[in-house]
Amino acid sequence: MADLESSLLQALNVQEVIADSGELAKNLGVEHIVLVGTIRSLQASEMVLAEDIDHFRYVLTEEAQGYLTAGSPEAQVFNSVPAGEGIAMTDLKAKVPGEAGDVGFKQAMQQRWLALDKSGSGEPRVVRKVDSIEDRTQQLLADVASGREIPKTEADNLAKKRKLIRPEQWKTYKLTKGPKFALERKKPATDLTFEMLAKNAWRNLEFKEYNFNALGAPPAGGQLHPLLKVRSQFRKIFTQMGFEEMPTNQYVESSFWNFDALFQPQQHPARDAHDTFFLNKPATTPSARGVDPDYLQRVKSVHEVGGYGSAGYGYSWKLAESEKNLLRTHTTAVSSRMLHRLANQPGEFKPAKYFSIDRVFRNEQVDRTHLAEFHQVEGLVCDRGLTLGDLIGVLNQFFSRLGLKKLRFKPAFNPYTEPSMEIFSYSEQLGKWMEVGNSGMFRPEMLRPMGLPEDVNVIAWGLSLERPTMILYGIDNIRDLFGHKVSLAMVKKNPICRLGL
Ligand SMILES: N[C@@H](Cc1ccccc1)C(=O)O
Repeated sequence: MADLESSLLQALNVQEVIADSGELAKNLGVEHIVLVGTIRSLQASEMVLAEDIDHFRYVLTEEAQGYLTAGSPEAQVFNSVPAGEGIAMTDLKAKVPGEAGDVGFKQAMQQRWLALDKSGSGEPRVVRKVDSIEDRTQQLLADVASGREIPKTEADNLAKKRKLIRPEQWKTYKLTKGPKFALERKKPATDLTFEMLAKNAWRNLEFKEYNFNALGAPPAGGQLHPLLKVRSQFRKIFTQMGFEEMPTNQYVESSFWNFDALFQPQQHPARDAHDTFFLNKPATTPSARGVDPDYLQRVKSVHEVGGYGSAGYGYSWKLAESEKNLLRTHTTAVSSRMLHRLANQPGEFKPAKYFSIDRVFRNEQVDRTHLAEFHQVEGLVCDRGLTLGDLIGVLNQFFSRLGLKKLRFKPAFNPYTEPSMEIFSYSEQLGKWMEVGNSGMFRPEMLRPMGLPEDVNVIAWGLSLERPTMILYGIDNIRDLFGHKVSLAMVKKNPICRLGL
C-alpha cells in the first residue's frame, strides 16, 4: 500500500523514532498486521530499521466471559445452596446445570465453602460451611478483562487448569531510519540493459539484490518418486555390504512358502482372511509344483511332532491349507524360497548374503501410518556359527549407513525367529525413539528341514521402505506417498525436490 508506506515514512521523518508500531497503526487507522507488511518491505530495502517489542497478556476465554457478570461457577453453586438445611444434590445439579455445575461444586468443596451431609436417611445434602464468600475468581477475571496484572500462581491456575484465560503474545516494532532512508522509494532496476550501458545510466541506478534463496519455478519435467530414490539408496547400501538381490517378482505366493516353511502354525491369526488376502482364482498351488516331497514331509512333521530339538506344535498339519494362494504378506517368503534353493545346491554349502525390496500385501485398515500394500526391505546372512552379536553388528552397520546411528533392540516374537528383536532408532529430528524394523535368527525348525547343515545359522531382518522415506522427506501421512498427491507433498515439504534430485 503506497499510501501507508508514505505515511509511515513521513511520520518517521518528523519523529525520527517511532516508539511502537502498534500505536502508529492505531493512529493511521489500520490493522497492525497490515502495517507489518509495509515495515517488512521497507526493512528489506534498508529504508527503515525495526526492533522487536514483545508483548504478552492474558485474555478471557469465551466460557469466562459469562462468569464476569454471573459470577464464577463456585460462587453460582454456593449461592444456590440455601443457608441452614442446604439442598439435595440432584436439586443443586438442576439449579446450576452442565459443566459449570460440576466444576463449581468441586471448587466450592475444595474451598471448604460447602460440605456433604450424609447423616440423613435420604440422599446426601449439600450444606454451607461458611456464611458468605468472596468471589476471588470473578475478581481475577475482571482484572484480566481490564488489563490488570494478576499473581502468577493464580494466572497459571486459571490458564492451565481451569482454561478460563489464555495467553496472547504478539510483536510490535520500534522504528528508526535506516541507512537508505528517503521519503520516497526508488524502484530498483532489475536487469542491466543495453540502453543503461550505452547511456552510462547504470552508474546512478540502484539494482535489486539477487535472492539466492528463491525456490524458482518447479521444473515441468518428471522426477523420481521418493520411494524409488530411497529404494536405490537401500540397494546401494546392501550392495556395498556384499549382499546379492533376490528375485522378487512374484506377488502371488502359496501359503507354504509364506507361512508353513517359516514354521508359522496353520492356526496362526495372521493366516486369517482378516489379515491376509487369499486368492479366489487360482485359489491354490498344488504342492507338487516346485516343492520337493521329502522337504514337504519334513515341514509337516516339524509342525506336528517337532524334531531338531523342538517339540513342534502338536496339531495335524493340512496339506490343503499350505496350498492356498495369497498375496505375500512379507518378503520373508522370498527368503524361505531362496534359503531352500541354497540348501539344495549341488556341492559344498556356500555362505550367502541376500536382500530384497518389493511389495507386500496385508488386509489392513488404511490410515495415516498403514497401507494394505507397501514395500518391504529384507536382508539375511546365511553362514556357519552366526550369533546374535553378528546380527546386532550387521544391523548397526546397515542402519548407520542410512544415517541412523543410534539403535536399540527390544526382545520380540516371530514364529520363525528365536531370538527375535524389534529395532528402534533415535530420531534426532523428532527427539524420540522410533521402531524401524524387526529381526531375528531363523529357527532350526525352519532351516533344518530345508537341509541346511547343523552349524549353519541365518540372521535376518525386515523393515518397511515407506517409514524411512516418510522420515527422510518429512511426510507424515503414508497415503501422501501414493497417487497424485505425492509430488505435491514432496515439493511442499521438501523444496529440494524442485531440483529433481
Ligand atoms: N517378516 C517380518 C520381518 C522379519 C524378517 C526377517 C526376520 C525377522 C523379521 C515382518 O514382516 O515384520
